[in-house]
Amino acid sequence: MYALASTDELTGVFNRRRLLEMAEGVRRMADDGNACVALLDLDYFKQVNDTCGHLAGDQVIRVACKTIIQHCREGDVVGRYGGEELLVCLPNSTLEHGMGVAERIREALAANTIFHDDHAIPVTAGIGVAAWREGETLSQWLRRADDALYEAKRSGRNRCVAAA
Ligand SMILES: Nc1nc2c(ncn2[C@@H]2O[C@H](COP(=O)(O)OP(=O)(O)OP(=O)(O)O)[C@@H](O)[C@H]2O)c(=O)[nH]1
Repeated sequence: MYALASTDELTGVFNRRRLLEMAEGVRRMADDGNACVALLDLDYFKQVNDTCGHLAGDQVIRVACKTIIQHCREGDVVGRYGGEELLVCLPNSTLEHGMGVAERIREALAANTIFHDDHAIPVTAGIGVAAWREGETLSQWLRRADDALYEAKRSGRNRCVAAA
């Protein structure tokens, strides 16, 4: 029951509620060191649904989660933050490390065309990365990651941006 209540049905990663609890745990641990969050949003995702169908869109979200997990290390937290928004929390991670992970995820997604029925679906994402700042609450931290993600979208998509 507990696992079901914590898990996103579509992808198997943490659902939003559990993800935020876990992110808060990462923030508390960061009191002694570093931590990063990377907020990823698939580019032009509405178009994927509109042209290839909702099931294809679901498949793309699943593949994106798998790709993220492949680039994470033990102790990292991956969850579904919103519809096509995925959050990675990286404990013991500097901004440099967080940007490196985000860049590898971005490259892997862009390199991997997804096939659904007979459709080839190119997938890219924007990623906003923020290192925790001392004294910052979880929502302030996530807000900075979201602002960086907005900048990634605004400046052309398929890119990683470090939060100010
Ligand atoms: N298939 C599928 N679609 C979803 C799910 N959750 C949200 N969406 C869709 O995700 C789309 C998000 O679209 P927008 O927020 O307009 O963003 P976008 O088209 O990706 O545009 P940019 O982010 O600006 O590149 C909407 O069409 C939602 O219906 C889901 O679980 N499955």
